[in-house]
Amino acid sequence: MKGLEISHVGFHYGERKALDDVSFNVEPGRFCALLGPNGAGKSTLFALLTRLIVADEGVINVAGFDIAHSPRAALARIGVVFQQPTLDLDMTVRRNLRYFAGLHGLSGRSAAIAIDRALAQLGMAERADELVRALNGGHRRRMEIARALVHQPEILLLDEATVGLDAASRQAITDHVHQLAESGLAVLWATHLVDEIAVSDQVVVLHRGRVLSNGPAAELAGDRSLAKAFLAMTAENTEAVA
Ligand SMILES: Nc1ncnc2c1ncn2[C@@H]1O[C@H](COP(=O)(O)OP(=O)(O)OP(=O)(O)O)[C@@H](O)[C@H]1O
Repeated sequence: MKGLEISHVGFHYGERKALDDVSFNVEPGRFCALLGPNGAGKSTLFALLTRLIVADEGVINVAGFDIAHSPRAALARIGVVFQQPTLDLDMTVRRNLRYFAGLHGLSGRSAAIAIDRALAQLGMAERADELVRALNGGHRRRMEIARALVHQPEILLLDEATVGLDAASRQAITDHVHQLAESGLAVLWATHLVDEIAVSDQVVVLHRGRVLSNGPAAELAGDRSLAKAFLAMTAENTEAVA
C-alpha cells in the first residue's frame, strides 16, 4: 500500500507499556484522526513513526517502505509537524523553509519552487518574506505545515497541531489539512479535540496504548455526538482496566 500501515506495534518505557498491539492503516487521500486523551500514547506513536525511537514489536510501513529496514526511504516520504514548534523566530519564513529544504537535498531554483508551492498550499505565499517573530500563532503553525510539505511527502503527520490557537486559527488549519488530504496525502492528525474531526474522516481511538476503534467518524458517533461516543468509550475502558 502507498499510505501508512501500522501492524501490531508495541512499545515500553522500561516497565511501562505505552503502546500495545497497535494496528491501523491510513490510505492516500484520507484524513485520519488519531483521537486519544492525555497519556493515550499518541506522541509515542509519532516518535516511532519518525524513528526517534524504535518499536519493540510490530511493523511500520511508509509508502511501502518498512521503517525498520529502509528508514531513509521511509522518512523521505514523511512530513511531520511536532507538538512543540521548532522555528527560528529571527529568520524570515522563506529562510526557515530554505534551511529545511537543504536538509532534504533541495537547493537553488528547485528549493525556491518547492517553497513557493508549499506556502501557497497553506495560503501563506504573501508572508514569505516576513520574520517568523512577526507572525501570529496560527500563521506560524501554517508555516510549519508548509515546511513539512517542502520535500513533497506522501504522508503528513501532525501531533496536536492546533494547541494554544484561537478558534478561527484552529478552523483555518483543520480546513487546510483536510484539503491536503483531498489532494492525495495520507494525513494522520493526533488530537484530543473531537470538534476538529469531520463526519467523513477516519477516526482511530487510542486509549491507554490500545486501539479501541477504527472507522469513519459517523460510524463511531452512531446516533450520539462524536464527543459523547468518545467519552463513553474511554470511560468504559478506564473502568474495565481500573
Ligand atoms: N519518556 C517517557 N518515559 C516514561 N514514560 C513515558 C515517557 N513518555 C511518555 N510516557 C508514558 O507513556 C504513556 C503515553 O504517553 P504519550 O506522551 O505518548 O501520550 P499522549 O497521548 O501523547 O499524551 P499527551 O496528549 O498528554 O501528549 C503515558 O503513560 C506516559 O506517561
